[in-house]
Amino acid sequence: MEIEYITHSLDAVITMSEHHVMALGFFDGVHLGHQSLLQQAKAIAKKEGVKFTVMTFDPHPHEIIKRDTDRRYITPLDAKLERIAAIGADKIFVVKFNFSFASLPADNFIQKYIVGLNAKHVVVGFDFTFGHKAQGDVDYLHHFSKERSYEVTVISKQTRNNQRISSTLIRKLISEGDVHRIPHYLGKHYEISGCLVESPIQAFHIHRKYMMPKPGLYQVEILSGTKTTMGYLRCDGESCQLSSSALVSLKSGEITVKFLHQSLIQTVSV
Ligand SMILES: Cc1cc2nc3c(=O)[nH]c(=O)nc-3n(C[C@H](O)[C@H](O)[C@H](O)COP(=O)(O)O)c2cc1C
Ligand SMILES: Nc1ncnc2c1ncn2[C@@H]1O[C@H](COP(=O)(O)OP(=O)(O)OP(=O)(O)O)[C@@H](O)[C@H]1O
Repeated sequence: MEIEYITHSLDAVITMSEHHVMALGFFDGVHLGHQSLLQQAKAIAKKEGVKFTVMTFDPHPHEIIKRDTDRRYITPLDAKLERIAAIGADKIFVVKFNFSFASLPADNFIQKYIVGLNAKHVVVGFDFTFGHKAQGDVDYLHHFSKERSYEVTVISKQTRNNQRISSTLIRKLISEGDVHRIPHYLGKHYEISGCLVESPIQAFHIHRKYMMPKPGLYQVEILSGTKTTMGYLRCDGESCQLSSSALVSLKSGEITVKFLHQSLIQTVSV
């Protein structure tokens, strides 16, 4: 699996020598709707005997356009790339989302980033938008497909419990502390990664780009290397503390914490 980081400039030539099938989107969380889209793109690539690629963006367009510079993610970039790679992408293009890229008209995006990159088939969701002021949509992609020799597959709206699966819905569940409902839409529990450090006191430092759930006490599963430990995590806005019973059995280093549900008991030693 290859990752190519692209910083947009008008004169830079970007290309890929072989034809490929490319899925497009931001994909925060790589939720079940995204997974369905990515699996379908992978199946088309297999059928056509070409590589399966994904184009995503970083940071989120709102960090630039709405100046939401402290935006938190369900999956910060590394975690997102890991999940896309696990689905089987051969290559991921990560385009830096900056003002210069945001100003690129939809037509020029098609020319430079689809035709120029040799993507012969693009796979997008029903509500995908692109180009300056988000003026390009699936109809626009279809409109140019014949003359510019690419195919378009549009994935229909994926729903669960009569609700459209979306990053926005999952973000809402995280911020309201409804973490037990997340697997219905994300396909797994919400998890955050960080580092357990020993000094000056044992503490869990979380990767700062993760969204933190509503303040409260959560029952969690902690993955440290190959070891899994059950415990409690008290979240307090920016900081989190693991229960002392969990800490005694963990060594310092990288850990991943899976949020199972909010705890009914409130008195746990942390
Ligand atoms: C070349 C390009 C320019 C864009 N310019 C804007 C913009 O001016 N305003 C905006 O709100 N979003 C802009 N976007 C973001 C898209 O509307 C959209 O959020 C992004 O392509 C990811 O699609 P998705 O949200 O469907 O995953 C742009 C996207 C691309 C690819
Ligand atoms: N439920 C869904 N069904 C089908 N396609 C989807 C679904 N959710 C997202 N997609 C598609 O996946 C790609 C990435 O979408 P995006 O990152 O905007 O996800 P999202 O869940 O819609 O995010 P947000 O809630 O922040 O708008 C786009 O092509 C989009 O159309």
